[in-house]
Amino acid sequence: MTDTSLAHIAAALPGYDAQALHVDTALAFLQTLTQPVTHAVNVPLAQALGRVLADDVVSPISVPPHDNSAMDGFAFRGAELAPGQPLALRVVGTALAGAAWRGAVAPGECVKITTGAVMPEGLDTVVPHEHVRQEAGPEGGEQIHIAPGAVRPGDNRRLRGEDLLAGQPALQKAELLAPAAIGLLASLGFTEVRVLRRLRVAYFSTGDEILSPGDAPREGAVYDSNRYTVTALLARLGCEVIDLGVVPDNPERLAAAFRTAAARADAIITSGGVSTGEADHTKAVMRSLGDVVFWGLAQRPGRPMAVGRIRRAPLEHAASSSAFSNESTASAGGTGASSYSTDSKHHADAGTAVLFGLPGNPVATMVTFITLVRPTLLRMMGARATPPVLLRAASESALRKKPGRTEYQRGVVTQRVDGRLSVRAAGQQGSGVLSSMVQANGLIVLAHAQGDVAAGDDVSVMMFDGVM
Ligand SMILES: Nc1nc2c(c(=O)[nH]1)N[C@H]1C(S)=C(S)[C@@H](COP(=O)(O)OP(=O)(O)OC[C@H]3O[C@@H](n4cnc5c(N)ncnc54)[C@H](O)[C@@H]3O)O[C@H]1N2
Ligand code: MOO
Repeated sequence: MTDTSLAHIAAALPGYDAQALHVDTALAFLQTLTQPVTHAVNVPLAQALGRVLADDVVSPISVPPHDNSAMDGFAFRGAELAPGQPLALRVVGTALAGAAWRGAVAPGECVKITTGAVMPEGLDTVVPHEHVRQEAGPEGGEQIHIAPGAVRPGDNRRLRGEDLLAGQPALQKAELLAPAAIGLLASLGFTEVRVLRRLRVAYFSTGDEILSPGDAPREGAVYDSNRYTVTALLARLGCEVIDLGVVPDNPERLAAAFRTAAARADAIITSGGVSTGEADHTKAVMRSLGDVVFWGLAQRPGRPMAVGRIRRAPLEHAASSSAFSNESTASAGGTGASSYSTDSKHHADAGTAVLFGLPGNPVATMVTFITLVRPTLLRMMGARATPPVLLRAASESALRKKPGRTEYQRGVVTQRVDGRLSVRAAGQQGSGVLSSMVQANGLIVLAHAQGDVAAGDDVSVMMFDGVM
């Protein structure tokens, strides 16, 4: 029989070393482990921000629907312009945006026009009013004089379909809908859009020393920050968050939390308990409920991490989860929206939920989320893979760096007076120091093979914009 365990699959990866795993190998493995969701729902356009487009969109109309003016001014025939000559034209009418001029325009005539107004029949050029001299014409009419060289034929006219022609592809499926794409759909007259259902992600923090905000402080205990950073990062990503709070280091409580999470979610994220600590039951419980590999990543911060598949509870457990799906309220017309309780096939993998067991140190949790979990969740959401754009910035100071692991340092990128970017380390870099994560606006990415950085050397920076 073929061994389909994750340990076996991972071991076959080129250069696999579970205790010093290259981040690229880890990412590649996570891609093969996961599948995009396929179930689609219709949502009103105004609720489509951050959703993933389910189908290609073909433009049903041309935008703009007619040739129109790009300026307030006077529309005329460009062919009447003679090189080096002024041009005098008689104004015979007015075309307003929303009220076209339908009359005939003879040679030597023009039409006053506003931005967006339909170009009158036969006219192809607009001269802005600030480029003409206006005067009363004969018989009480109005006349304009265009100075030589003020415009060229065809200027200031927008052609029908220059944005999109009817029948042309407008958007491709897997587009993560941003304001511009939503505006584009609106410009095509759509009132709703078909998107993939939201990814459901369950989260809980582990550890006996973890207090929830509001709890009385006690010796040796710390307040839970990971629950707040991770759920906020998930919300930014547009996931449906199932927040299971803090689970103490107790095998029964941990197992119950994992079962609940697996029944309701496509992915489970935990923090803490993945290192070597003796009192930790987390690893044992993960092992007992699924197929899990424990990694030491060749990265800093965020070395220990668990990745796996947690088996789903039988459906009677899942039935109570319907209240946790808000998809039906978000969709328009009720087409295909459903909650998990009646529709388990809508999970990426009906039999298991993907597990990301993140290290407990607060910055390690965030960094592993940003570098490994986030791209994997985007894939599960069905979004097109777009690797982060790394900026190059000059390091303001020397940075110590050991070859053989990828390092992420919190950095503050600024633009110098000469326009170039520079970056300084944002305070203390310890993996429990969240305040420097707040000061930072990006992560300095020091590549696996790279050694020390000298002051003034260029380094790569992954900016936080759009991520957190
Ligand atoms: N002997 C070794 N010790 C450790 C190693 C190692 O390789 N050998 N790795 C270190 C690294 S690197 C990290 S990161 C941590 C990760 O450990 P765990 O994932 O098991 O996490 P915990 O021990 O539960 O917690 C670590 C640290 O983080 C604090 N924490 C945990 N959860 C939260 C939370 N929700 N909010 C705020 N702070 C949290 C916890 O109190 C600990 O201080 O292991 C190192 N040790
Ligand atoms: O995973 Mo740890 O952050 O390197 O302390």
